[in-house]
Amino acid sequence: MTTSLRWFRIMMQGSLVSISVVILLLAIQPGVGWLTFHLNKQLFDQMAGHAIWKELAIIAALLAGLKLLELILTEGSRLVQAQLSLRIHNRLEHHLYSSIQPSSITQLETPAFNHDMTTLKNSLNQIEQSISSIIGLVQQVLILGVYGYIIFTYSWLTALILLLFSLPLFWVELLSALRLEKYFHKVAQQQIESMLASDLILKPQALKETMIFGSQRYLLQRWSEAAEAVIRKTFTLKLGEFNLRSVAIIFQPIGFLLAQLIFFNKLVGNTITLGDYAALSAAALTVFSSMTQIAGNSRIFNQIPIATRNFKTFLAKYIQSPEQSYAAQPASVQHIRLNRLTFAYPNAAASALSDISLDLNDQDVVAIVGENGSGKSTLAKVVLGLHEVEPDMLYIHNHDINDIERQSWFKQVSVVNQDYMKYSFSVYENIALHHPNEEVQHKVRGLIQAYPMLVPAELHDELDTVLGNSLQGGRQLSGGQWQRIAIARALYKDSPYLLLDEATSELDPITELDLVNRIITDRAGKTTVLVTHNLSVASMAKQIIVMHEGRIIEKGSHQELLLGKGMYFEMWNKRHQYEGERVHEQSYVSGLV
Ligand SMILES: Nc1ncnc2c1ncn2[C@@H]1O[C@H](COP(=O)(O)OP(=O)(O)OP(=O)(O)O)[C@@H](O)[C@H]1O
Repeated sequence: MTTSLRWFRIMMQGSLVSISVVILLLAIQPGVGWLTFHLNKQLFDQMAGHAIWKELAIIAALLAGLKLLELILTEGSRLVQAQLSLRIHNRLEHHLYSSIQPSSITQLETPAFNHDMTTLKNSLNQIEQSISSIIGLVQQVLILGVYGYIIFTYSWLTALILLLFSLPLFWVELLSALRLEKYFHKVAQQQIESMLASDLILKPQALKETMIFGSQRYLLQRWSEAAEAVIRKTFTLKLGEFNLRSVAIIFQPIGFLLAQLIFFNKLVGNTITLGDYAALSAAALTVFSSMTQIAGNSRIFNQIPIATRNFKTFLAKYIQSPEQSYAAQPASVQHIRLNRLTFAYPNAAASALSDISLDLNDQDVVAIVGENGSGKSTLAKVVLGLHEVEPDMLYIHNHDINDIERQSWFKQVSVVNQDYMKYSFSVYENIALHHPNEEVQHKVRGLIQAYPMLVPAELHDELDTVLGNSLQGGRQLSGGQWQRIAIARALYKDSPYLLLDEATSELDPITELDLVNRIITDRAGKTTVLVTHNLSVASMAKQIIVMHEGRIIEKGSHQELLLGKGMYFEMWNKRHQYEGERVHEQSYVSGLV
């Protein structure tokens, strides 16, 4: 099955009743058209001959009834169309969301991802609108079929003229679909900018800063500039369409004039009656109107293939193909090895990691320290297979990471990122990321019993409280409290490998040391990687890695590194020197010294 056909099937799933109703409504319309033509003819013939008022009135009443029926059919199909469009929008979004199962974060952490996602969404919105185009197309083709056939039976030449003089419109519409696609690519950046700016103007967190820094005028200006750019580009697109259409539309009146001349010639030559003439003129107008609408709707023949192609390109770029087969699915990983690994973010000028060789055994507790931007988080994520790396650089249990099905490896990994998520869900759901059934609730309560400090005490008996202030009735937490929830989530997963990336940075110092100590003890036999600026936390690790400008410059236990008198020794001393001075000052002020 071609991809376009598959898309068509996805769009139509679950909408069979609505589609049948629309088809039924559409199927009646050609009959109505055929009757209208013949009643029109009779009406004019009656008027031209010896008009019998009673018969004229009956025909006129029938024509009015047919018009009414036509209107009801149009409105009825419009109603079903609206319902269908909503369904299809839903199905397309569902298909998009369920297809997104990335296998690494390398491509996702780029500005290009945002841009491509915006373009794709625009494209999918076009498909959603195409349902009314498809229905309109079928409807007009049926109407055209009836009127076109009637005209054809009178004069094949007129039918041909009407067809030929409408063709430029088709060309315009197909071209417009291609221009629209280019427009989406051009406008995506400004669309993102305007959305970001409107978020900054409306989001409560941003509004706090707006109040203090008086930045509203500037933010508004940023938003206006982006929104104006979108309007300008949209206008250019519409102007182009207008120009093209203006050229194409000229042909239709010429075609109509020629058709009129042919009909008039037949009337003068007595080949047709006045009734024929009047009904044929009306039919010619209907043919042109149908042709215009068919041409307008024909852009779907470009839109659907473009959108499906965009979707395929998007998935190929960001999502690992599910059909791909992998050599290995390591069940129990005892060893991770980095072999002279170098890693650069896409489009970055310099490598974030250079020439890193490292062995990580299960049960290890490793801390990664170093100054800002030295590559700590990148290294931790690379080690746990979250980034894409070249072959022969990262081995998970002796398998090259590129030969491993990452989703199965991720089952063994848990993480608290620096930008951990704050879900507007209940405490249960925030921790388990699962429907809070009996079993889940029991497990979450067990975790909280073991780590009571991870959830605010007043919520221990109200774990179904929704967190955050996005939803009505939600309970907002402090920064540190949210971070504790994120730690609870990582511990709940209880995986053999855990990465805590500055996961305790917002905790008060006593809780931080207690908690990390507790986690390390409880996770005996499992691997824990700590990325931290707190050297007291780092000192608890069996092995400490010191990063500088993307390279490992020191490695060893706390004692070994102190004895080595390198950068770690310097960092440790500096920190304790300042802390010592502060203790001294406090003691002095309080009169103890
Ligand atoms: N998604 C990204 N795209 C491009 N470059 C990135 C990305 N994330 C980090 N970098 C760059 O990679 C380098 C290492 O960043 P990383 O986040 O690993 O540093 P870090 O040591 O964890 O810093 P910090 O202590 O501030 O958290 C930096 O130069 C940073 O600018």
